[in-house]
Amino acid sequence: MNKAELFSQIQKKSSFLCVGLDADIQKIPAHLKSEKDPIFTFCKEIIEQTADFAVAYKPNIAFFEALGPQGWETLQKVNELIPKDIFTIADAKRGDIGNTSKLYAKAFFEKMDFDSVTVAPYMGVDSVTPFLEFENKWVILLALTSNAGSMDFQLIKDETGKPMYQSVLEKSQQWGNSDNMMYVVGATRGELIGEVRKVVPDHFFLVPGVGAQGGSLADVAKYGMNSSCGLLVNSSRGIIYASQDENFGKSARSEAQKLQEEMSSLLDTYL
Ligand SMILES: O=c1ccn([C@@H]2O[C@H](COP(=O)(O)O)[C@@H](O)[C@H]2O)c(=O)[nH]1
Repeated sequence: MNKAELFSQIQKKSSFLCVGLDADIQKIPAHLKSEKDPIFTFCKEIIEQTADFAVAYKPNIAFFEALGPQGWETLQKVNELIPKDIFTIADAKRGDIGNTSKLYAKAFFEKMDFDSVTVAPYMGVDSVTPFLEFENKWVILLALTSNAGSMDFQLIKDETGKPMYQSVLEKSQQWGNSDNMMYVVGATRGELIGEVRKVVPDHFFLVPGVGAQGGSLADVAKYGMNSSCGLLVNSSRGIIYASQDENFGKSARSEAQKLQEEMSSLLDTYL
C-alpha cells in the first residue's frame, strides 16, 4: 500500500486507528482455549468486529513466536484474514547485519506479505536499507519509543544538545523517504512529538501508547498531525481485552468505535 492509498483509507473511515493484535494465550477469553487454534479464533473475531474502524492492524510478532512453529502458521493465517485495503504492520523490531536483514525483509514482505515491519536503527545503514528495497513496502523505524527505558539512550544529548532520537531521524533521511519509511513515536511523549514532527514534517508516525500506557490521543493529534494526517495511532490491550467473556468481540468493537469517533473529530479539527 502506498502513502496516497493509506491517506485515502484514513479519509474514508475518518480514522487513523491501528488495532494491535497482542494476542496473549494467557489473556484471551477462557472459552476459546478449547478451540483448535485459540489465537486465530480470537484474532479473527477481533478483526471482524473492528475492521470498520481500523486503517491498520499490528500483530506483535512476540505473541505468535512464543507459541513455537504453530505460532508462525497462526500469524500467517491472521495476516491473510486482514482485508486487503487495511495496512498491515509486523511489529518485529528487526535489524541485523545486511545479509541477515535481507532475509528478515524477505520473510515479512515476500513470505508473509506484510505492508511494513518495525526496525531498530541501532545497527545503522546496512541493517535498515535491505528492508527498503521492496516496492510499496515500508520500514517503521524506532525513533522515540513509549517506554520508560527510552530515556536510557534516545534522550541522551550530544555535545551540541541534540538528542539521539533526533540523530536517528536526521541520519535515516539519507536511507529512505516519506514514501517508504515511517517512525515509531510514543504517545506517552507529549509535546516531544512536536519536536519529532519539526524534523520529519512529511512522514507517517506509528504511535503506540494510548490506552493501557496512558498516552493522550488529543496531544498526539495536536503535536503530530500533518496535512496527510501522518499518524497511525495504535491501541492493543485497550481494545482487544476490553472484556474477556463471550462478548469480547463486541466490547472490542465498542472501544475501537470510541477511538474512531475521537479521531474523526480530531481530523475535522486539524486537517
Ligand atoms: O515504543 C513502542 C514501540 C512498540 N510498542 C508496542 O505497541 C503495542 C502497545 O500495546 P498497548 O497494549 O496498546 O500498550 C505493543 O505491541 C508494544 O510492544 C510500544 O508499546 N511502544
